[in-house]
Amino acid sequence: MDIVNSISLSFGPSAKRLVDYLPKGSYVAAAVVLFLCKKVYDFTTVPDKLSHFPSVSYFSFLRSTLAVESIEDRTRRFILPLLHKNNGFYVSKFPFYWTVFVTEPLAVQYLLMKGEIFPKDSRFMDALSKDSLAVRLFGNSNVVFSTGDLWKHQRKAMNPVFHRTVPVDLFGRMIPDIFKLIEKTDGNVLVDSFLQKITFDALGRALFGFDFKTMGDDDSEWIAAYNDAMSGITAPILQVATSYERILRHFYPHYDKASKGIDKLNKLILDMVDEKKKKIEESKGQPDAGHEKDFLTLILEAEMKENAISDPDDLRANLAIFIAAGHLSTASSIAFCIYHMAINKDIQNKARREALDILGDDDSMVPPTVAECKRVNYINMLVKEVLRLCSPFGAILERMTAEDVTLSGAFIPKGTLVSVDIEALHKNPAIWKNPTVFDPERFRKGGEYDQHKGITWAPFSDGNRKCLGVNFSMAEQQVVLLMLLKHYEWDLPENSIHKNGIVYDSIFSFTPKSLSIKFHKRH
Ligand code: HEM
Repeated sequence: MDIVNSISLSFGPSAKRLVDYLPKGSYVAAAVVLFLCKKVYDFTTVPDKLSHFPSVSYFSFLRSTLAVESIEDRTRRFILPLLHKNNGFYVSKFPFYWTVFVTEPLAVQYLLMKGEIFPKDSRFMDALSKDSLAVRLFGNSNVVFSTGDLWKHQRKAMNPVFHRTVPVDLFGRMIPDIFKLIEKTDGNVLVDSFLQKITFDALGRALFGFDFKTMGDDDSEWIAAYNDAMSGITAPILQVATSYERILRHFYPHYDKASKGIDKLNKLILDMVDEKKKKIEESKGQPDAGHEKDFLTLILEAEMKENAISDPDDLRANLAIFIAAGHLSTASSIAFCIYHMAINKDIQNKARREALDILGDDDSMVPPTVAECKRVNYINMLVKEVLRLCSPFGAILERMTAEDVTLSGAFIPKGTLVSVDIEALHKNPAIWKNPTVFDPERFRKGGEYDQHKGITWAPFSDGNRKCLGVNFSMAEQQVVLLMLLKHYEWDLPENSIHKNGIVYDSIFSFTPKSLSIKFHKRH
């Protein structure tokens, strides 16, 4: 068959007409161009089996990501207008695979609670090469990404640490250092970096029994290495074409900095593990100190006892993912609580009344006890409203349908990737009254949230893959907010870039960019 006929067969008669106009020598070039056009068309067109869902165009998503548009803005522009078309379902391809996003509350509940029908899918991480930035830091089989028996094994080892009493006293012991950080300034505190240090140190002390000492160190190597590493892993250019990272690294100016950050962070983590092992060896045979052991000690002790040393790189990758999952998300939530209280003084005053009622109104630095934290009500409502309005994660990682399913009337064939769009779920006006308004009262007992059916609030996801650190994070937020409210009042400075709405830091909308807050001591 000659090339003209084969073009006609592959691309249709109009392609043949186009080729007829071309000089003979251009057939090959035309074939290549048409082949590439077909590839782009196939890549960017919703597959037939999902064409009954409204979709977000691939190019819109691409443009939005490259323009570093926040998830909040993107959701408002493209996604919310689609939701009424198919009962809260839509499809989108980002970055590589067509995925059905679910925002209908009963369907969300079914999806999250039926882990066996919707197991997590690891193809995104599997698609990355071993030397990609993300895999070099997180591996591709840590507890967040792993599936099946490996995940069950990892989670079983971790559950006991997270299901015991949350370390409220440990968070409390950090308060003097937190206040010292504020006192070092003229009252204008760069809240995002201040909270990153607090949550980094809290995680280290509670989970690893290790003091990162970032609070007392303006040039912390841990923070510098982490931020350099993540600047590469979350770079928009690498998000849209992750599997071409090998090529793209030459065009991405900060690639080397990110790569060195990863090497440095990995080394710091391995040194921490070595130090811990030495301590465990030294303490052998000595009486137990009586306090609860941290996560890292438990894991290393189990390995040493069973003489079953697991791959050191697996442990390192899991510690790296804990650092990533466990500090900035909480830091971001506290930052948004501070921000919303700065611009809603009545809410700040109401939260303070609760803090003073629980802790008393004096200048003592005594932190709250577990019993006192249990009395917190309004501040919890406020945190929940912040996690609704400013959820650190826009969506859960993809799941794969293990069988044909019909969710709230929508048919989803076996083998389809599905996810919950947390941002759209939290902002859908069909679910929440005036969803863009900050109003903690939604979460009062018997209030708006209690009237909902299904799952309408899912910042920590739910079901078997629910966030492991939910209690840890909520307790940390309570302690920090109680103590800040007791000892300080605060405002958003007149010249703040957030005066007319939040300016986000990255496409992942983790933190408000350079959020500066003016603190005034109360005593
Ligand atoms: C405001 C703070 C936090 C938020 C909003 C949050 C949110 C989430 C979400 C949405 C998931 C589910 C991801 C998915 O399935 O796609 C998740 C999983 C996870 N989170 Fe968190 N998280 C927070 C804090 C923490 C903390 C403090 C830790 C650890 C100390 C932590 C550790 C984890 C782990 C290990 C998983 C994986 C659980 C599994 O798949 O079995 N998170 N988190």
